Amino acid sequence: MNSEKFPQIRAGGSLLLAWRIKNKNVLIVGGGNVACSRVIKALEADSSITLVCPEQGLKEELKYRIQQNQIRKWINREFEISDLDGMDMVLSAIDDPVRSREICQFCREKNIPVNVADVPPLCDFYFMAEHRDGPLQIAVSTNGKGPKLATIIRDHIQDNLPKRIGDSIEAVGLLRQKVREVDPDHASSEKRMNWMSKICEEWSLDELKMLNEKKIDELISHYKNNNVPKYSEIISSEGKKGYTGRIIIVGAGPGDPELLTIKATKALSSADLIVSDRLIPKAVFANVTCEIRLAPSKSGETKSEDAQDLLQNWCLEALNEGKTVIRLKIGDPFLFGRGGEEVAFFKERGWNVEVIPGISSGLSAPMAANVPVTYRGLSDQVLITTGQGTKGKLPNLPTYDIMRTTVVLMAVGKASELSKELLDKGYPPDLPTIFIENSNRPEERLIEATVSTLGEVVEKEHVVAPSTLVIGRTVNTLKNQELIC
Ligand SMILES: C[C@@]1(CC(=O)O)c2cc3[nH]c(cc4nc(cc5[nH]c(cc(n2)[C@H]1CCC(=O)O)[C@@](C)(CC(=O)O)[C@@H]5CCC(=O)O)C(CC(=O)O)=C4CCC(=O)O)c(CCC(=O)O)c3CC(=O)O
Ligand SMILES: NC(=O)C1=CN([C@@H]2O[C@H](COP(=O)(O)OP(=O)(O)OC[C@H]3O[C@@H](n4cnc5c(N)ncnc54)[C@H](O)[C@@H]3O)[C@@H](O)[C@H]2O)C=CC1
Repeated sequence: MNSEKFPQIRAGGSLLLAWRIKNKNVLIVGGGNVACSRVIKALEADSSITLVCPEQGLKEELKYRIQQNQIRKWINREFEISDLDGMDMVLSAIDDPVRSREICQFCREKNIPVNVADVPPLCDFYFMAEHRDGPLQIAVSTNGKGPKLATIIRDHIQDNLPKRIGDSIEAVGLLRQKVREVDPDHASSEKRMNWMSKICEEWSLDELKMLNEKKIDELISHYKNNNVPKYSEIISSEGKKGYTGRIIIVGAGPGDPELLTIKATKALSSADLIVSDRLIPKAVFANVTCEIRLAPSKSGETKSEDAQDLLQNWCLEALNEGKTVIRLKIGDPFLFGRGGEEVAFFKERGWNVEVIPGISSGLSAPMAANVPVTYRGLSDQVLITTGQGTKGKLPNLPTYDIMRTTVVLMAVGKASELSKELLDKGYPPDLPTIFIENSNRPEERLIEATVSTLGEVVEKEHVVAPSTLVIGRTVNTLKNQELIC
């Protein structure tokens, strides 16, 4: 026989199983940290816990769980053999290897599976480092070689998983259940399995996450003909059935509610839900009556991708409920606002997207500081760029042109680096620059510097975001002229 035809056996492992212990009697011996962690795992598997440990050995956490009735029965003394009566599983977590060995021996005699935390060779099974997200459980075993390493590997896996994957699994669970309901026949098993497998392969996790009862019903209607539709087909047929969801990406301007366009103001008052982040000044919502949801700002409070994911999912959920959703963005959506990417995101999911422009601080902030970005004889072009280009790097700036005004958004954290880059590109060291902090808001502040002093001025004056930086000869043109912007 050809031995390569079949999988090779790698001996020495454990059998990894998902052990169902719902309502089973689990005895936990001990009251320290290990016992605490065993109690959590046994509770999360819906088992019924008996804890045996003298009161003086109990950690606070276990006292709390006893008081909350999470532990069915607590026996306030050391372990006795009679504690094993009626037990389906025993987890011993004591600091007495001799007693542990005895407990283990008693369990063997009674055929009860046992884990003894301090004597691994006697364990019938080991615990694993686990990641949990709803119905998803991922567990790592090193077979006793490196428990701490197991946790590090688990963390690594956890950090690399798609967000809210548990929701996708819940949705698939619902879909499987419905397929069985509409076609319960045992003879259909192969058809059901093939169809489910194809849906899982062809739909992204994000798309699966968005399955609700209505979409599942629509999807099931395709099962009958063994057809695997795309997510966008389900969405568009939902629309045909009278779903009126509408998504409008609106630029909020620089922060002064009076600088919202009339179109934006009208859209805000027609919305069912406004989705934005916490950087948006509250004044913008002065006349809004509908629900407003604000995600943590993308810088600082949470990872940028997480915030973006959350915002977009809020929008999709409301769209599927037929709501008019406004994705409100500071400034102009298409100028460093990721608006373009969001249009693509919603289009891919079958939605038509409307966009309303906003006044970008790239132009309104210089004006607030009395800086004309063009001026005959001084500047005949404007470059609007960012301090945070691809992967947070500075963009590749062109060499100095005496007739150009340069406006840099998101430059505060990059002032020193930017100063060097500008000098390298031939910008004169004493060329005037100005930071407009919180432009068009009551707390607006103007901070002047030159190309060579950008870094030190930001530090000395504690310049904060959001700030717009303007560089060029026109910075000083109207300096002593009173103007109200
Ligand atoms: C054999 C096993 C039997 C069992 O307990 O089932 C066992 C045995 C022992 N662990 C010891 C030490 C540590 N255990 C941890 C942590 C965990 N230990 C877990 C499982 C297992 N531990 C089983 C093998 C699993 C595998 O290999 O994959 C985890 C994964 C699951 C869980 O317990 O729920 C959980 C992480 C949970 C999480 O974070 O999610 C840490 C780290 C920490 O506490 O931060 C340390 C200190 C650092 C280190 O030693 O690595 C010692 C004392 C050694 C000594 O005295 O020197 C023994 C006894 C011995 O080895 O003799
Ligand atoms: N498997 C694992 O992940 C780990 C295992 N260990 C091992 O597990 C043992 C327990 O760890 P911890 O919880 O940190 O210990 P700990 O020393 O904090 O707790 C021991 C507990 O057992 C109780 N106890 C002792 N004899 C008892 C008996 N006969 N009946 C009932 N209760 C009894 C004590 O009152 C105390 O509450 C350690 O000795 C260590 O060898 C330690 C760390 C991790």
